[in-house]
Amino acid sequence: MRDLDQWADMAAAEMKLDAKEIAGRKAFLELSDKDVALLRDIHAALQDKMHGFSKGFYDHLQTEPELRALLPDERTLNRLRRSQQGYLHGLTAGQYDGDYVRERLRVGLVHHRIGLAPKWYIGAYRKYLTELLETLWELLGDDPPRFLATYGAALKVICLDMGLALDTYAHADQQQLRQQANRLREREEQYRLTFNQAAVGIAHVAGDGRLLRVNAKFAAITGYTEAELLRLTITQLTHPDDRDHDLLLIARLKSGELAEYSREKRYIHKEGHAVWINVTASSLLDAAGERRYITVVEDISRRKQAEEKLVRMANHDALTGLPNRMLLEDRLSQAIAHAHRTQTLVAVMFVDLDRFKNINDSLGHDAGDEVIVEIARRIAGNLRETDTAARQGGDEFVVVLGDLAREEDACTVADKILGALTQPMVLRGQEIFPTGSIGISLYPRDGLEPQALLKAADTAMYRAKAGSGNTYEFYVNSMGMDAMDSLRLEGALRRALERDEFQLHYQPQVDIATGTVVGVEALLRWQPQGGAMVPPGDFIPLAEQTGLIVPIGDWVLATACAQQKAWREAGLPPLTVSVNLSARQFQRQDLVELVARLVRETGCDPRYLALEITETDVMENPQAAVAIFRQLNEMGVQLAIDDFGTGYSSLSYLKRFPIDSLKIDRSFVHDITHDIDDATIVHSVIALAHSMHLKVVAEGVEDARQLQFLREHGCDQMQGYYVSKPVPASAIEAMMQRTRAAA
Ligand SMILES: Nc1nc2c(ncn2[C@@H]2O[C@@H]3COP(=O)(O)O[C@H]4[C@@H](O)[C@H](n5cnc6c(=O)[nH]c(N)nc65)O[C@@H]4COP(=O)(O)O[C@H]3[C@H]2O)c(=O)[nH]1
Repeated sequence: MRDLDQWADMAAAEMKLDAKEIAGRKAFLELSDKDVALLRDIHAALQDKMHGFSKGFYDHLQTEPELRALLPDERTLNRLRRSQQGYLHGLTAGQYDGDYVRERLRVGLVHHRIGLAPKWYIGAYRKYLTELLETLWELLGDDPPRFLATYGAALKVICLDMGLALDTYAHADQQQLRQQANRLREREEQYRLTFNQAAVGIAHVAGDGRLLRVNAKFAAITGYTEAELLRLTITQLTHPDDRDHDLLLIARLKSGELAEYSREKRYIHKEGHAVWINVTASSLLDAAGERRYITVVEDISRRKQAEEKLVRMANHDALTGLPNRMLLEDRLSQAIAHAHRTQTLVAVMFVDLDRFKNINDSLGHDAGDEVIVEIARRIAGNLRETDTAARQGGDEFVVVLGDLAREEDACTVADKILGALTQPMVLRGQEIFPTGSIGISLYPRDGLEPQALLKAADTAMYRAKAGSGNTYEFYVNSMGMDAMDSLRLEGALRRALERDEFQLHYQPQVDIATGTVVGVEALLRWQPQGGAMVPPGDFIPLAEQTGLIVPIGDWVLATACAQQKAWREAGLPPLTVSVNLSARQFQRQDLVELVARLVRETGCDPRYLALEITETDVMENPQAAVAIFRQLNEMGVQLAIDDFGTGYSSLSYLKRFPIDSLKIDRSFVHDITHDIDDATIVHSVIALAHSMHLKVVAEGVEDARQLQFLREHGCDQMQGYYVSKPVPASAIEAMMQRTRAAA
């Protein structure tokens, strides 16, 4: 109620229904004091009839189904009837001032609120006027002029009321419209702010692709200003490679097959570069029935860059940025497929730097890396766009030349690459002259598959290297596989150190009298990448021939020294670690310095380091051996003559060598229990050694009977499968811990 009163006051004020306005309306209706007096005169008489009026009014309203629904319950109806009675009471009370007006507005509002349309409201007045006419006739029929004047006066007041009721409706409608407009404005403002401040780009697009509205983020993503964008179409913004797919999706959107779509594509930035975006587009018809698209765009360039980087990393060599082996095989397959279609040739080149290890060793790995990067640049710089240069690893590169008409074209490129490689390079202030060896295979002549072509080029490269290097060789079928195997072996051996393919195994040496492990012999093992273990007998002779034994031997010595130190630090009882020295190592001028340096650098105890040199090697130059042995002996290092009995030792020299032990070759030990000659030799060697105060170590002991023989003949130490095969360092450690626990 309070609400209604307040509203009526407010409405009266808003509608400017002040005294002047009310007076104006009354004047227009010609409502005079005489009318007021006439109405007052019948006021009392009418009151008795009033109840029937308002009942009739609402009964009549309820005849209409639509209106019955608005007056659902008796309570509402009673409330309305009471309000109507009040209205009727006021109609003839003769007080048509501001209060009267507000009361009328209230009644109007009540009816507006329940949803009674003006047509029904006015229509119901007709019912009421008819009843009033009849009632007045009943009361004043005997005085027709008074009846007419009174009815006329009532009509004027009722018209005043109807005018006010209609005003109430209009005012309420206006207010509703105003509220709707406010809500709309508010929503539009919210949308405007959301649109402009959105973290994603938003564009409204016309059916023909023109941009109709864009937000700030959209402009930022594309680099254009808003005004510039409104002169463009989505197609103009889209990367040419993405347009066809776009058109397809838009057609499906238009046909209603899709409600919206989302996809990753590229826009062309104003500055010309591509920008990766994720776009979600939906379609709608605007108020005028025109097709519109709402496009929401998210900048995903960063994510795409990260993805591209990952793909790149998976396919490229990190140091040089060249394709790696995986991508190379892919490119080679493509080149082969193309050559097959076009009946052309493909050349595969294996490029390997000559003496790269020297650079690494003398100038360090960082300098080595610099050389690799520069070589990669030189190789790639001499190729066509469509050719591929890849890094295989280490100092090896593979080049694929596609679409060749003649074999000579490959020669031209190989010459260019060799020429480029030999350009001087300044590294750490030192000028170096790199050279390379190139092996070339041709599709289809030397193979139809990538693997076959790569292998053939690799083989040819070893042939090129086997010469003086700095040259190229084509693969030829006649390359005998035996020769090639050794060439391949040599090449592989050259790379084995860089690739960390060597390991040391250790075979325990046992004191025969006490049964305790007193030492180990370090034995080299080579496991090429992806290949089977190569026994030392198969590669050490080749390493000797090629001089590779020197760096390999250095590695063995350094590793064994470091291992000895590690065992000492692990708390194991002192173990003498024996290392085999090859003839080439033994001939090194700097052998003594090398051993001294390694002992110093690794922290190994020289008293527990033994160097084994075969009898044959020692006797090649016994004079030099004496000098070297002396110096090594002064250092505290133990010395042993290996494979004793297989060569011809000069006893006079043997006596002068400051050596510690003789090792009896396993070929004698093998048959000591059933070959009287071997038994005699072993027996004699033990006696001879002991006469010179040398220890005797028997190699290749495989059973208890051999051991029994050696024990009976006073042999000091033994090694052989009977105790253990050569095993990795960790197994020696475990073995020692077990022995210690048992003791
Ligand atoms: N049948 C039989 N064989 C046994 C038995 N016990 C040990 N052996 C094997 O006899 C060889 C002993 O080494 P070696 O005479 O110095 O003969 C070595 C040595 O001359 C050379 N070698 C191995 N490692 C190196 C190294 O680091 N440097 C040099 N220069 N030569 C090495 O390769 C040769 C062969 O080495 P491995 O194959 O390891 O063969 C080892 C060892 O595994 C046994 O009871 N029965």
